[in-house]
Amino acid sequence: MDEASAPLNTCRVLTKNLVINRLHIFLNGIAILSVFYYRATTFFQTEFTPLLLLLYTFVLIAEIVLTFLWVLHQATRWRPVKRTVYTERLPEEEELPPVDVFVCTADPTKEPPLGVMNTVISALSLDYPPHKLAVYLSDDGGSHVTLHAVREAWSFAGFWVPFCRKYGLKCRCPEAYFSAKETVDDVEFGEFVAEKKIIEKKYCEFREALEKNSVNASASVSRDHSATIEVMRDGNRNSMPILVYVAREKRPTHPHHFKGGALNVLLRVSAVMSNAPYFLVLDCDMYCDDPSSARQAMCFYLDPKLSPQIGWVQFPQKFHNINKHDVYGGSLHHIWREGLGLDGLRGPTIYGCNFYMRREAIYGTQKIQKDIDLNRLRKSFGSSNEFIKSIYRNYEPQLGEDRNPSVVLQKELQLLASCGYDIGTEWGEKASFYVGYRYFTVVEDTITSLELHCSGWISVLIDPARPCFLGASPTNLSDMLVQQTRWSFGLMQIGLSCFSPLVYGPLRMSTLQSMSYAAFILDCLYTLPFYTLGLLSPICLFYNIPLYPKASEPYFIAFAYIFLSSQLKHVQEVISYGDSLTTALYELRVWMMKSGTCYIFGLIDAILDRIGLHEANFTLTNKVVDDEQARRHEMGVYDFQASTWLLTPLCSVYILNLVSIIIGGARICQQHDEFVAQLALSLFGVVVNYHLFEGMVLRKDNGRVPPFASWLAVVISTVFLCFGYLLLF
Ligand SMILES: O=c1ccn([C@@H]2O[C@H](COP(=O)(O)OP(=O)(O)O[C@H]3O[C@H](CO)[C@@H](O)[C@H](O)[C@H]3O)[C@@H](O)[C@H]2O)c(=O)[nH]1
Ligand SMILES: [Mn+2]
Repeated sequence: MDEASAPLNTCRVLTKNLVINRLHIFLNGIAILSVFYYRATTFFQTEFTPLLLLLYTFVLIAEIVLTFLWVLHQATRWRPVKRTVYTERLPEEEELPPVDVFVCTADPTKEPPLGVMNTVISALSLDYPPHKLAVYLSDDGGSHVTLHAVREAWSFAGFWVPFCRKYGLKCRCPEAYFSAKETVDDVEFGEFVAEKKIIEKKYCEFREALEKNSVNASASVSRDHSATIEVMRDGNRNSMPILVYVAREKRPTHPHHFKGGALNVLLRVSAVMSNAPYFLVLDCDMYCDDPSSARQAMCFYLDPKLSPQIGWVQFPQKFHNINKHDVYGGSLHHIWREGLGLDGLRGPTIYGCNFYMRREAIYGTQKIQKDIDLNRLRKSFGSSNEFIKSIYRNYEPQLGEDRNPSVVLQKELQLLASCGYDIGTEWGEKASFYVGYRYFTVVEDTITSLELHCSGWISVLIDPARPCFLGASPTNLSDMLVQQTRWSFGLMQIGLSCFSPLVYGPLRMSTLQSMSYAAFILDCLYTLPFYTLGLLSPICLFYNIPLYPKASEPYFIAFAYIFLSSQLKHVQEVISYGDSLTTALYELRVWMMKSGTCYIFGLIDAILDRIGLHEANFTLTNKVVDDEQARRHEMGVYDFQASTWLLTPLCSVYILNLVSIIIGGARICQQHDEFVAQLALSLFGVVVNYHLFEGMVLRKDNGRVPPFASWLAVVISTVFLCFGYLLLF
């Protein structure tokens, strides 16, 4: 094939996985059907008391929910694919389209400026023509500490960016580069070594300047301030991309819509400055680890066949602080594995950051007729004529060579970043067509991608061997649970609304795509079977009530098959993604811990939110590293210093199962083989969650389960057992 016609990207169906997946769906499906046949035929058979009937109804409901979720998840296994790009086949630099980069930060105490600036600097150093690149930092804290840090970062970048370009460095995040344990240089010769030393010294000075300036950072955060927009101008501008600091106006009386609101302001502000047709979104703790990501994305956007349909090109979130233990499942590999399946349908959802999006898609302008009148456009996009003009301006930058916004432009920028600009417009709201990030939930990413997929856009996932972006994942249980509870709440807000994918999706996207969205959004429902089976099964074992067929009955095989094949399937998926057997175990633990805490709290909050009794909140994920916690994380030891209300439910279920095993074990010895399944279930839970036992009983360090939580759990499980006695006898 000659150069010109060689494709920029290819897509390969993962045939082996596809065959295994479909075979599993078929066999497991049969086993599930036979289980329901068994339930249907035995449900009214014996002379149950009303109470027993109720008990069996609960178990049946749990099994129905499990089956429902299992079926939904199979959509993500239907057609896994993997994409490859060929950046060397891209056209000349002059033909590459401009790209804007959006970085969001909110609070310099929880998100230390050094980390945020490293992200900004890594974005400035992307391997892309500098005059086609503009980086915008949104500071939701409106903090002078952050503004000062950006100015410092700009001066340091003036040395760093040319240095990276000159020597073609791969790692362009200065902190990662200078703290790397092994040398990561591709070049090692005299001139380079000398220059590197100079830059390293400058980096140390930069770091010290930030540290000095960060004292009292918390006092600098404000929720009541006017907009500040500053374009960095001094220094050697020609070889540098544009860097803009944006703190939108915030007033206590106006809703600010969290990250979605911040991104919409960046969209508007950038539109009247650089107005690139594509933009990359980064979280403040997610730096560029491979400078070629923009070029990789262009392998799709410059592919004439695919490009017109693509709304965004998604890279997975990878993390630099994950070790081989990954006890909190921070790598999120289960999400990226399912991503391969979504990519084979019509594309992955937006995963918060690390995606290159088409401006036209997020504006919804594909639905606007050419002759639409100005008033209609102002109703959608707000009152700024400059902004409306930018939609039709064919992406010409408005910022002059000197990077000094004119007085007129400055006024316009103030308007676009004002807190009242959105009000009465279609920004973020459900309307005839959507504009910008949707405000409806704290997981702005999922709802926005659902809407975009429903309006016909497709997306692609690219997961190259060297991760393009690296972030920090929570390193203690508390942070992990807080983060996951926010996600669960946000997803369930969608699940309980008119956007629930099984209602909203089928007429707008394919059935499989609707199912895959539902699988992701309704994941919280796992909490129902978790608690039903986690509580009822041991209580019934304790009081001699069988819930499953005897081990000698044929239907026992169906139950056993479903259980074993699901576990084995999980192991197979983990291993085929390149992870180890222990990863499978840790993932299982994390899933159980989430089912017992985040999912139930997320679900309850979402129900309260639905009836107006709860106000949505975006609790930032903590990015400050505590040394002791970091050490435990490094060693793969759980840090249970989480709040009691998060831990107690989990520990109660654990203790209940532990007690029932002792009693049930004795019963099995007396030849009661109708309890084999219940015993196995409890035993499985207790063995998999051995870390809870350690945390409650064996450990004495600060990271153990707080004794108060353990004792409370003992009391609660005893109450449950007594309550069971009262009910059952
Ligand atoms: O009012 C806010 C709240 C958050 N952020 C920024 O949003 C980003 C994500 O927040 P973080 O606390 O790191 O939350 P995570 O749970 O780690 O974020 C995940 O979940 C979010 C949705 O809840 C997605 O937007 C993120 O991309 C995804 O990484 C950060 O850069 C924040 O600075 C704002 O700009 N304004
Ligand atoms: Mn984060």
